[in-house]
Amino acid sequence: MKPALLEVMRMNRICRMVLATCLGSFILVIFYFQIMRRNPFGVDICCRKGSRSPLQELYNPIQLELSNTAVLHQMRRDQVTDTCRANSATSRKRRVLTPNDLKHLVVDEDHELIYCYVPKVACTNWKRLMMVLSGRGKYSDPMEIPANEAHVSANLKTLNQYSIPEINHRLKSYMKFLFVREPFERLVSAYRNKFTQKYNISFHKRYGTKIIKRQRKNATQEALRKGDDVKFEEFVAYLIDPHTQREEPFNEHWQTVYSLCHPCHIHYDLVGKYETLEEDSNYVLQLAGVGSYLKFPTYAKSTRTTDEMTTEFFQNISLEHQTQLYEVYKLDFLMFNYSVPSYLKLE
Ligand SMILES: Nc1ncnc2c1ncn2[C@@H]1O[C@H](COP(=O)(O)OS(=O)(=O)O)[C@@H](OP(=O)(O)O)[C@H]1O
Repeated sequence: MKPALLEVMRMNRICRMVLATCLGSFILVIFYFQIMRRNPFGVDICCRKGSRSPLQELYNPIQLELSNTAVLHQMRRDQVTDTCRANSATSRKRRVLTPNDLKHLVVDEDHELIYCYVPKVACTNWKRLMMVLSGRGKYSDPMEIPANEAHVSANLKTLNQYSIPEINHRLKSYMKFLFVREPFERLVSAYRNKFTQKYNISFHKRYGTKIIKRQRKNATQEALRKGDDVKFEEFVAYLIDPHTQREEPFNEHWQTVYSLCHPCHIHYDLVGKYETLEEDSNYVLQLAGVGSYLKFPTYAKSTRTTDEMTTEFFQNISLEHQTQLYEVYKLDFLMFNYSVPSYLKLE
């Protein structure tokens, strides 16, 4: 072979090697950025590290400074237990839970957590966190998950999807927690969101039309058809009307925590409160062993329902209706240690 031909072949081989190296590096760089985008801190959110479960962390804290928090949570658990005991002594209703009652209990197997979600108590953000925790690296930043995706039931596993022995095992060994809010503030939050926002058409159609038909004398045809201008007084009248719950259970946005999470049947290890939402949420994350890199999303919304706003909404509610409404939500008030609101004039 001529030396010139050999030289050309050598150059060809070198070119191919350089090209292959460039292509390989390019693929590696893309791969690296994909991983970094999903998990910028390079932390493995997948599975719990170490041998201590959240339950062990909660009941036997290693760090001494946690003991004050532990005492606070013990008091909240005792309050639930005492209220349940007092209620069972006076109530004739006694029943066993079925898997159907466990639809609100979201399970994270990797960190051994069960979260009972209560709508209007920042459950969207907690569902986002549960997706990060149970997503095995699929998500890292909760706020990158759109709110509507957090509410797609297929994106989270709930306790009713397991067999009875699996349910019992998880109820026994996982850390069970929920978040609660002052019941009437939660109700005003639900009313404002579902009945005063133009875009919530499905709620107007499904509930608004029914409420107006039942509660408004001389309603216009348009109001009966659209159901989009329900007044707070009408909403309250609907909630205290005995027909309402006889017809079908309350919608989850105004259903009591007692009925959604069954705190007298399920022993919750941790009761978080909306009033200390970020602190309590970050405590849960710390117990789950992810607190150093996963935080509860902070919030700057200025239109949040406040105590003052709730007081205003209740000003137009009659004494009789206030008393009847308190009866509907009484167990939630007592169980989670919310005092009778000062604006309430009970009969
Ligand atoms: N981080 C943080 N801090 C304080 N408040 C927060 C936070 N995240 C959500 N929220 C408030 O929670 C209310 C919405 O709750 P949900 O997500 O459960 O609503 S829903 O069930 O999905 O409709 C809604 O309350 P209102 O604004 O009073 O209606 C949100 O403002």
